[in-house]
Amino acid sequence: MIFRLEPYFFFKKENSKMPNKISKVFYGTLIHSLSLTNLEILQNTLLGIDSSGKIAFIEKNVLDENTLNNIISQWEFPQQEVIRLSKRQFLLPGFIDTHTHAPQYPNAGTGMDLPLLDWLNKYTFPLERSYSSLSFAEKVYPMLVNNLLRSGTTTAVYFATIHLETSKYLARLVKEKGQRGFIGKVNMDCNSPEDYIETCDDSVELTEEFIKYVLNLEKEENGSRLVHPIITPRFAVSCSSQLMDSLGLLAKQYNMPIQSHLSENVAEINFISELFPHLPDYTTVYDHHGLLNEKTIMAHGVHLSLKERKLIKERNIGISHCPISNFAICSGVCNVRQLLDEGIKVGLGTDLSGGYSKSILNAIRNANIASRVVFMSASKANDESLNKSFPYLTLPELTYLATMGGAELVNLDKIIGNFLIGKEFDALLVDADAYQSPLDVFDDLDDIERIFEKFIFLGDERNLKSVYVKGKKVSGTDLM
Ligand SMILES: O=c1[nH]c(=O)c2nc[nH]c2[nH]1
Ligand SMILES: [Zn+2]
Repeated sequence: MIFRLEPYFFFKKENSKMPNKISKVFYGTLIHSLSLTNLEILQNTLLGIDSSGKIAFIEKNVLDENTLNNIISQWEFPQQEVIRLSKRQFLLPGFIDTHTHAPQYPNAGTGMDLPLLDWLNKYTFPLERSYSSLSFAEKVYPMLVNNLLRSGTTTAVYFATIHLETSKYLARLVKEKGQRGFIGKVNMDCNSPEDYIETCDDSVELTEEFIKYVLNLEKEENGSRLVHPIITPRFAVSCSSQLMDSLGLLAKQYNMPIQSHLSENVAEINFISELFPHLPDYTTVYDHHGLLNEKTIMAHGVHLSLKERKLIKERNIGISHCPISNFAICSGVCNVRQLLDEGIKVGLGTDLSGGYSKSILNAIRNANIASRVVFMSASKANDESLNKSFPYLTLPELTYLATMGGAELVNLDKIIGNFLIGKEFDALLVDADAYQSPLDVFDDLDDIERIFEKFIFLGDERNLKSVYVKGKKVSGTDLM
């Protein structure tokens, strides 16, 4: 009897009971974070992905064709199908944007002349209001999701707006495009414009409907889904105590993640003290309403006191560091080194459109600058708390924040964030030699470490030949 294997699906010989179909194999360089300080660069490595999108094997130091062929034949994968990376190409885990506002995309690159509260009133709320119209959302959201994928964002944590239908549409779209995403219908029932506000009851009811809708979009496979709902009180300024209490209860009932904004801007913090005079600080306001747990992501955390940071650590919430936004609307500079030293989870966010760039590469660069600004101001002030041995964020740390750090914030660190066997393959195939590449490589000077560093500081989407989510190619320069 002759068996014909389905194209692209092959079985490992010795494990016939539990067929482990291999759908893709790469041979070349892998770069990923094992810890904040340990950036591993594996050259001459074979990485195989199974048909469920998980990493099935990693074979290091495959130095000759014979060894390569032996390994490949064990997995019954045709040698000619192996994707061989050039010396100027490598695989990197996909970027995780832990905080972005999908509806604000049309404003990206504009309106940087006002601080937060004025900026919200003048530019942001009027635009967000437009998403009561599905046809408006249909013009913006597909462009945004395509652009984020093209920039290498394989997972995004989105704020939508207060509108149920267009928030549902965003969730459907993220699923259709194959991105991993957390989508939040925004909650706002006070201190907001008359034509962009909801009642507390509506807000809670629509949020519950939204959660059920998103949970039903996709059946969970082995505990893993691509699209998740996330509870999204905009910030404590625009949510009543009653609303925050109810959202805290919903989060418990559905075991949901939560996202909001915390301690971004001094005027905002002062307003919070006026609104909640009986509570000692901004972080405690959220804690008091049951909104802080290990699945909570708070954007910014620029001006936190030691007491607040202790509470954050205790509740194990994550901080989404959004340096472009912090610079662009002059909110302040977050001391990420301090957060990391204190054991607080940190990821990166673009915070469109407070942040003008959709690219996590730009967030990495701005996080680097922000950490240098903190260092230079502290040195000037002779600040004792300065960590002298590692003053500003290093390349391994920045890479970690953009990948594994983000995975920790979204509680998917066992599933994505780096290349370990059994994890899902969310990855970027980076090509330093791409057409019109913004970086130049010099063979005599540039080893793979330098090429990687050049990509982080000079590269862009032109260098992203392929973008994969759960083993499936979803974007990249050679998709078209
Ligand atoms: O950067 C921000 N963008 C927003 O849309 C927002 N809303 C509350 N606080 C905010 N901060
Ligand atoms: Zn934000």
